[in-house]
Parts: sequence; structure tokens; C-alpha cells
Amino acid sequence: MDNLLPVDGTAVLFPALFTREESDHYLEVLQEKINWKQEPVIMFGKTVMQPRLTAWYGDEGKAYSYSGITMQPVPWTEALLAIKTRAEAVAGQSFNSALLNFYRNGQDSMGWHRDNESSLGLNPVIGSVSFGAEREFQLRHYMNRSMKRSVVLTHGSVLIMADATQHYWQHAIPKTTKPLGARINITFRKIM
Ligand SMILES: O=C(O)CCC(=O)C(=O)O
Ligand SMILES: [Fe+2]
Repeated sequence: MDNLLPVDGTAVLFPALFTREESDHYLEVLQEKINWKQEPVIMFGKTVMQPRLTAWYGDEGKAYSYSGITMQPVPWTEALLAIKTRAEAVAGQSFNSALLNFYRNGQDSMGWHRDNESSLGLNPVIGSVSFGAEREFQLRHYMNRSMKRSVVLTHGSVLIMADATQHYWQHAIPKTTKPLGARINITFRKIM
């Protein structure tokens, strides 16, 4: 498996962890059964709504802070537990929480960030599962921002980010004018 990053971290894509049928099924189930919300976030001192819907699932007692908001996890659903088991097999470790993002169309997005909260420990392994519309996932080196990588996250894929990635690399899902449908992404994490 090829590392997408030239230095300072590891990011490996498994383009078809789930079959087409499984992926179609999970896209539908997650759209319907997840308690999706559009959350406010504070940016440059102003409260704005996030350009996507989110939900936070996890083991009890694993509250999580994310860009200035603290989220209480909802108990796992059967579908999420089945997906988590598959992601854990590829990642080689267990996860106890997951941030879910629902990108309704190409105008929904996620800005540049690192998943480097101290609650995740020094070099967190993150398993990022995608269903639905294919979106471009961009990476750029935090200290040398002209160093960039980009990969398309396909329906049923999992991207594993590990080692020092969250220390040295930011990632983002840019907006696109392409007429795209819905995409759901789940980033599985392990809160210490
Ligand atoms: O939607 C994606 O692929 C990225 C999600 C992400 O970066 C996150 O949840 O922290
Ligand atoms: Fe992230």
C-alpha cells in the first residue's frame, strides 16, 4: 500500500473496503438513521453555521471538543458498529468514537485543519470511511504549505492516517461547483 505523503506522516487509501452493495446500503441507512445537525462554530470571533451536517457517536463518557464546541456522543448504532469493525481491521487498532459528516452537495465542505486534539494522544490513527459522492481530499504540509497532495475519496473507501500526520499535515474537503449528490464521511478515532 502506497503512502500518499512524501514526508512526516502516513496516509494510505483503501479504495474499496466496502462493496458497491454494502456502500449503497450504508449511505441510505446513515442518511436516515443518524441524528444529523448543523452546528454553529466560532470563526474569527463570529458565530457561523458549519457548511455540512454533523453527528458525534462513541463509547459513553468520551465527550469530545471540536473547533470550539464540545459534543456529547450518542451511543453506537448497529450499522456504525459494523462499519467500525471493518475500519479497525484495516487500521490494526480499536476506535472508541466517530465524527460523522454529511456533505449535502458540492457546496458543503470542510476547511483546513489537523485532528491534533490532545485527547487523541501524540500520533493518532484515524480511520476515515466515505460513502456517496466522490470528493477531493486535500492535504498540505503545515510548515511548508506549497507541499500538497490530493486524493479522491471513493464510495466505500477508507483512508488511514497515522504516525505524525496530524502533527505536520492539514487536510480539507474543498467546495466544488460540480453538481454532486450527498456524501457521508465517518472519521473513527480513539480518545485516550
Ligand atoms: O470528510 C472527510 O473526508 C474529512 C473529514 C475530516 O477531516 C474530519 O472529520 O476531521
Ligand atoms: Fe479531519
